[in-house]
Amino acid sequence: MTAKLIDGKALAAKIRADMKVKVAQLEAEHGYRPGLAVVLVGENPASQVYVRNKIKACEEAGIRSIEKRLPESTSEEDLLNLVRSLNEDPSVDGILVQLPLPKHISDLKVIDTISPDKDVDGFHVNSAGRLLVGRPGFRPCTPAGIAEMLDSIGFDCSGKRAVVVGRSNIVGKPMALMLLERNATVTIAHSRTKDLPAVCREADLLVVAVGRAKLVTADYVKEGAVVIDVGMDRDENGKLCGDVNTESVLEKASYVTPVPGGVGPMTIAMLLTNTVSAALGKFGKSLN
Ligand SMILES: Nc1nc(=O)c2c([nH]1)NC[C@@H]1CN(c3ccc(C(=O)N[C@@H](CCC(=O)O)C(=O)O)cc3)C=[N+]21
Repeated sequence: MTAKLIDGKALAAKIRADMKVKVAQLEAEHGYRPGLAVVLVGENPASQVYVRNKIKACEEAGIRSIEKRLPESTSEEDLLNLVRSLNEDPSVDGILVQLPLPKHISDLKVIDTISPDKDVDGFHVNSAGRLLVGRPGFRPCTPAGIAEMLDSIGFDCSGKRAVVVGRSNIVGKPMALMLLERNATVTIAHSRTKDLPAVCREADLLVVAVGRAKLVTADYVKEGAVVIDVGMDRDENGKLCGDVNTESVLEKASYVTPVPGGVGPMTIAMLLTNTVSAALGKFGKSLN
């Protein structure tokens, strides 16, 4: 089989255009525009690029962005106080604190301080708990974007074998729960898994989020499987690549997501979706 690529960039553009319509409707009906606060501490160059892309995506959709840049030397208490003031600000619907934070600041404390109603990253323990018990709430953007990609190819999870490689709180674990919610039979594999290729070969759907460049080759893939690559790695030449050796997997899979242009743009699209959803919630409305 020769796999098709799932064009995350195109699907993300469509979702962003849909959000632009929702934002315009909200503004027409209530004279209100959603606002997203984006907080960046320090000068990490990768974070600066990501934050710029998020702000640009917001503005194109008509979402106001409230950008807060703080120096690397910012104290934890000052950052917590900024988050508290954004929690209180009625013009802020969503709060995103870009990770990683400087080492002297606890990610956990910062995330815990974000109001669960404004937790558009879906990282708060309240959002995680809601996902665990199947209640509505903000879903983390990367797994939510992957769910949209699966819908776009008409992949029905029900009864399928899904293997998620990686157990992070922001991708692997929530992805596994979202696939379970969609009635897949889910396995979470990780660095201690014995015979990882054999476990992966069981999968009708393989989601890889481990941060190891080109780890997954054709040997890990069942004929006709759907392979989702969440990696943002660098290959031996310093070029951006994923956790999947795309070229190798193409001959066996039915669908593969590319890097770049796959899951990454979808993550940003879902951030906008969560922000619009937070703003609609204020008016007792919801998406669709
Ligand atoms: N609070 C918080 N929320 C996040 O969602 C968050 C974060 N912190 N910290 C960093 C990670 C990383 N992340 C990416 C989003 C989009 C692309 C993306 O669009 N990538 C492009 C390529 C970009 C490039 O060329 O480097 C693509 O895959 O096509 C990548 C990475 C969100 N993160």
